This record gives sequence, structure tokens and C-alpha cells, in this order.
Amino acid sequence: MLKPKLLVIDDDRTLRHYVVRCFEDAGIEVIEAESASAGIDAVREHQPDTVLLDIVLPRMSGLEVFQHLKSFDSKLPVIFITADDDAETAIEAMMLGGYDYVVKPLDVGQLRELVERAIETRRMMQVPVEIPADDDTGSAERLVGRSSRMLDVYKAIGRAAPQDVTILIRGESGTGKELVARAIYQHSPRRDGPFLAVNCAALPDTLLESELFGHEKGAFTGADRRRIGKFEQCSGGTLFLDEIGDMSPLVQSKVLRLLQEQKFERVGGNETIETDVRIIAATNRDLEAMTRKSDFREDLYYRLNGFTIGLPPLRERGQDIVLLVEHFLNRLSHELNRPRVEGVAPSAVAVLQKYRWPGNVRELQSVVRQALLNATGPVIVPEFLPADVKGGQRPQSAPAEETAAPQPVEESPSQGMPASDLAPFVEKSLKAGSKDLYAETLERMERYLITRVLKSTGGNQSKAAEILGITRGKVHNRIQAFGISVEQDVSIES
Ligand SMILES: Nc1ncnc2c1ncn2[C@@H]1O[C@H](COP(=O)(O)OP(=O)(O)OP(=O)(O)O)[C@@H](O)[C@H]1O
Repeated sequence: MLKPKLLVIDDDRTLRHYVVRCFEDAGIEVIEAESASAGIDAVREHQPDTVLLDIVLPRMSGLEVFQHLKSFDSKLPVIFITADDDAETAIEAMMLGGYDYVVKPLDVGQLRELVERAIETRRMMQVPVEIPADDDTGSAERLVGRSSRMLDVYKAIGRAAPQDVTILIRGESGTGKELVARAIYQHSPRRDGPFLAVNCAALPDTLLESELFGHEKGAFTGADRRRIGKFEQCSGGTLFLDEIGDMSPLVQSKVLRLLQEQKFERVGGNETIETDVRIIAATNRDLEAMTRKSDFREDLYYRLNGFTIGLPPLRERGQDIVLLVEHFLNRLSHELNRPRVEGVAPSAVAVLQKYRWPGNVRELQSVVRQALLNATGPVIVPEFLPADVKGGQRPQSAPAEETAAPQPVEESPSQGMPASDLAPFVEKSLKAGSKDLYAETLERMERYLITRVLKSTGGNQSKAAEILGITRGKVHNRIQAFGISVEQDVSIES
């Protein structure tokens, strides 16, 4: 039987030899090409089963070589060799339609496994490949993280972005779902169209319906003029529907129709309006449990669940914590106009790594912000971290709403801010030259309000919702978003 062939295109002779040695006893024939043109010729001559291609080659870019290879054999799996394993490189490599990518220095075990998988895929090859135009995404807000779980997320973004399908992003609150939605949009063919985001949990049901679909003049009391909804405004673009599990049954059925036919009527209107919107939805809720309880339409669930990207909680990607802290230190010290700190002391890193992060990356960002505001020296030491983070393992965050029983609420300085703290906080942030004071202060206030009301209801979320005049889903959502601890009071009955 003929041996499968691997072509390695790289101007680095040492690397090529390394690859040859890697596959010597693996039953795979390695063909070497030292330049882009030699590589293109070798593909014609040898018809390899998989190509290892250096993304940076002299005289011709990796993209150009890739396009040549693909025009000759569109089903050829191409594994890029890159020098960086940051999010952009990973997304771009996958966006090009690459099979995968490996980072220098190459790891034998990983390379073998990957090449064998690619050859096998080639054998059963069904993978369609698209080569979208390259674009400048430098201005995009950066996704940070190099854990294998995050690399999988980048790959999924790269695969999903060029295809005009509905995407469902799942993950705990604060894991970066909106950031991922933006990355998909920025890498999609719709990137020149609008991107709008609606948080379905933030609006009462009737307002949400009108926000999404618009309304006609006189549709309800107070509707004194026609309003154009997000689905209409966003035609040709991408709509990010956050907290999709919080939609009322009526809105669910209208969204379903929109997904099926791209048609809808404004509230109080008869005219059927056609639109062209790509939906990226996100949720931190257990949609499966909700469909079982008929709280979420099954048909809508299946419609949304076609292409799912799961974001891991921060506690499951511990190695990313250091990178994220570094990223936020840089960004926030700039934003808060603080002198750039030298770094984080090992003792503080240990504290951050031990913590469970119920509010995920958003909570980490807020902890870094607090540490910067508290810092009296150029190094972040445990002293500058909020008390609950230093307290080590915090109690689990609020349990799923479905199972929530009345529970006492833990109040801690960072989450249940005493009202008297508001003035010093504003003063301090003003002095620090904050550029986001409105959002920061509102978040503090909201955090305090929700914690205080939950405390008075003994942790009962339904009662808290009643007092606050918002839905239980919204209370639940805020608990998760802020990482408010609802300490479980368990009594064991024998
Ligand atoms: N991997 C990441 N790299 C850099 N910043 C991140 C990352 N993940 C999240 N963030 C930041 O954390 C914050 C929360 O992220 P985001 O709003 O995307 O989370 P979410 O999952 O949509 O939260 P929610 O479910 O509460 O809406 C944002 O400020 C975002 O920029």
C-alpha cells in the first residue's frame, strides 16, 4: 500500500529535518520544499495528503501559497506553522480555511497526532473550505487566553465566522460571550454591516418585543410615534441576542419565525417586513432543562443549537489568569490614568489562582481595577486585593434559578458596597481620571442594591424580583453577572 504523503513547505532547513525525523518510523513519507514556488510545484507533482505550511515565507506570503494550493486541490488539509499562538493568529489561520495550526517550536507528539488526524480526514475528506478576503481586524477588542480550551474557541470562531449561520454561544456569565460574538462578526463577510446587541434580560417583555421588532404609532399607550426595531435597523448586519433564555414565549415565537423566514411584523402593525439579519445568540441558562419545563420553545432551541460555541469558566483555564491579569493591568492602568504597575507579586498570583471566579473574566477585570485603585505601590500584593478574593475559596455562586431555595446572602466589601462607600469611590475614581465612571458607579450601585434586597428576602430571588420590580430571570442574571455569593444554607436531615 502506498504511504500517505506529507509535504512540508518551510525555508528553515532545521525545521524541515525535524519534521522528517518526526515521521521516519510513522509510515508517512515526508516531502520537503524550501520555498513557496517549490512547494506549489511539489503539490502538483506529488499530490500530498497533507501540507505543513509556514505562514511566513520569503517572496510569497503564506496566504498566497495557500490559495495556490487550494486552487489546485481544494480538499487538501493545510496545517499552518506559526510563530505566535495569540488569538488573532489562531483565528486568522482557521479563517483562511486552514485545517489547524502548530506553533514553533514544534512538539513531536502534537505534530504527529495532528498530521495523522489530517491524513485521516483527507481520506474521508468532506471538509468544505472557504477563503474569505483577509481584513484588518487590528482594532478589534482582543480576546486573551492561550489555554487549550480557549484555542478551541478561537478555532470555532474561525470556522463559524465565514458561514452565514446562526450561532449559539454558551457559557457562564462573564466568560466573554459578547466578545466572542464581536469576534465572529468582525471576521464575517458581514463585517461592514451593522452589529447591534440586545440584552434580553435587561428589558421587560413588552419593551423587549418593541426593541426587537419595533412598533407602530398607537400600538400601546405611550407609543406616540412609529419605532423601528433592532431587526429592521440591523438589516444586512449581525444582531447579538444576549441572555436568550430570558425571552417571553411571545418573543420566542417571533424570533423563531424570523430565523425561519427573515420576516416579522412591528408590534401593532400588519405589514410584513423582510430583513436580512444574522443572529448570534448567547445564554448562561440551562436551555435543555428549560425546554423540558416548557419555559423555552423546543423548536427554537433546535434552530439555535446548530452551531454552538461553549466558553469554559475561568476556573477551568487557570493558565489564562496570568495573561488576563497582565492584559487588564495594562489596559486599566492606562484607562484609570494610573502609573503603570511593575507587576503582581507571586503571593498575589497564588491568591488569584486559588480563587473560584464565579463571575469569571468580568470579575477578574473588576478585581484588577480594584487592586489598581487600592495600590499604594508599584507591585500588586495580596493586600490590594478585595477581601473575598483573599478569603480563598468563596462559596459557590448562586445555584441555578430552577433549584434556588431561599438562602442567606453573604455581604462582602466588594460586592455589597455599603452606601457610604459611594462618595469615596467616586472621589477616588475622579482623581484617578477614570474614563468609565458612569458604568463603574452604576455597577457598584446595582451590586449593592441587588445584594441588599436579596439579604432582606433571605436569598429568595422571586421575592427580590417582586421588590425590585424586575423579573426573576433578571435577578438571577445580575447575581451571576456580579458573582454575588448566595451562600447555601444546607441543613442535613438524618
Ligand atoms: N478572553 C478574554 N480576553 C479579554 N477580555 C475578556 C475575555 N473574556 C471576557 N473579557 C472581558 O470581560 C468582560 C465580560 O465579557 P462579556 O461581556 O463578553 O461576557 P459575557 O459572557 O457576555 O457575560 P454575560 O453573560 O454576563 O453577558 C468584558 O469586559 C470583556 O471584555
